[in-house]
Amino acid sequence: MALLENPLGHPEKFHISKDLGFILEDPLEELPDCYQVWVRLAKNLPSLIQNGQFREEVKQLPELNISQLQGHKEQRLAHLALAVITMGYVWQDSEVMQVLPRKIAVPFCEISKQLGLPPIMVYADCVLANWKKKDPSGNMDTLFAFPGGDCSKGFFLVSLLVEKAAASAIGVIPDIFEAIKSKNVESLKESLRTVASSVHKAIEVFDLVHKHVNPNVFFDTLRIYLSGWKNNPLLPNGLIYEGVWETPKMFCGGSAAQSSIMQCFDALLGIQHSSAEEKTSAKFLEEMRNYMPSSHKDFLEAVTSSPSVRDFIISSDDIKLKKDYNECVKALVHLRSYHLQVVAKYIINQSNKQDNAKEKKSSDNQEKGTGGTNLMTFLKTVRNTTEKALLKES
Ligand code: HEM
Ligand SMILES: N#Cc1ccc(NC(=O)NCc2cnc3scc(C#CC4CC4)n23)cc1
Repeated sequence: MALLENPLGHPEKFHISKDLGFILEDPLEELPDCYQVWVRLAKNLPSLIQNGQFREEVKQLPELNISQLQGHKEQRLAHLALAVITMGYVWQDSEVMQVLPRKIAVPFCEISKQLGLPPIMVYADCVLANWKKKDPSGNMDTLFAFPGGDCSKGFFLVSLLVEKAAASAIGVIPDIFEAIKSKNVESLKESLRTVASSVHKAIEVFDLVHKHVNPNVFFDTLRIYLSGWKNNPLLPNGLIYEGVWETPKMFCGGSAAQSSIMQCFDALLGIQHSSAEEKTSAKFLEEMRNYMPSSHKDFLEAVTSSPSVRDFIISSDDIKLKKDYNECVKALVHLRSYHLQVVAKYIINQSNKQDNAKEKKSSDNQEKGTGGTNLMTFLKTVRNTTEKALLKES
């Protein structure tokens, strides 16, 4: 609780920044020389996969120990580079690899342990740490990309911009807890208005996805590389991490349920996934916290275990305060509804288009989320749970 009194007073404790939220500030683009071979291989992934040399290059990697890696930013870049290499190695083509070679499995698992991350690509890798300023005017680029031209760059950078827009809410979190503590209703109202406006800014930025992500390329190419090896019939037992574990291990594919800022909004506003039909989505969201850097997971737990903002507002008789709270919830519902329309365009329509070419897809094998769940059910449940959090304003 002490940390929460001024959580952003200790940004280094949570690796959170006042204006970029959970985004890694100024990510490193290079590792110390001895590890640059990982960065170079990850950067060349699309062309090496195109000419069928990628897996061979992975097998030629030197065996490196991670003792020379210093500090959080080097660890994040190393995890990102090894994660990109791992996804490329496993999913490069229709012949799926069951074993990850020790030369990449051993360092990848060691770095994952240091960061509290799983040895698979996560949102904190390819969205939150995978960016650089291209030129002084602020144009951005990704550090690494997957096959499919600019699709992965568009997908990751649009998500990053949404995160950046929403991040302006993070700065008022300490003010919200201070206002609850000192029962300062006016200050609480002002902070809630900042939260609502940050979500509105995020919704505006969301629109860029239509301009920068091609639906066919996303569905036919990029989504394959984001896939995981838990509940995946292509790797029914999971992946063997050679030199680390004797038996194959299962890990979920990359998911934006690993986005800390969205889970932070839910925690802050007391949006709880608790009823029976919400159990599955609540369990998946909870599991995805283990796919966040440990410092971000700790921050979410600190917010979740703090005095409830929602309970304070429910017990208040200030109607304006309830309206300001509802504006935050309505904005989140709007964002999630818009996202559902995007998912329908980029996944459901694409999947149906392909099925029309083949026999009809029966309802029980609808598209699965990267967590193996039925993604539309999951997304609709999360959106509906958010809507149920609206307070009566009468
Ligand atoms: C082509 C565009 C997109 C597609 C096809 C897409 C698809 C999906 C799918 C299938 C899920 C279910 C869980 C999973 O498998 O990850 C999901 C979850 C999620 N996506 Fe996206 N998404 C897209 C763009 C975005 C963008 C730009 C954001 C902004 C950061 C975003 C934020 C989220 C969040 C926060 C979740 C977790 C569920 C929630 O909190 O509502 N998505 N998305
Ligand atoms: N068929 C099919 C099908 C297709 C896609 C998915 N899921 C999916 O792409 N999740 C990731 C995601 C969702 N929303 C957003 S914003 C940024 C990211 C990201 C990322 C990197 C991977 C960590 N994401 C499920 C099923």
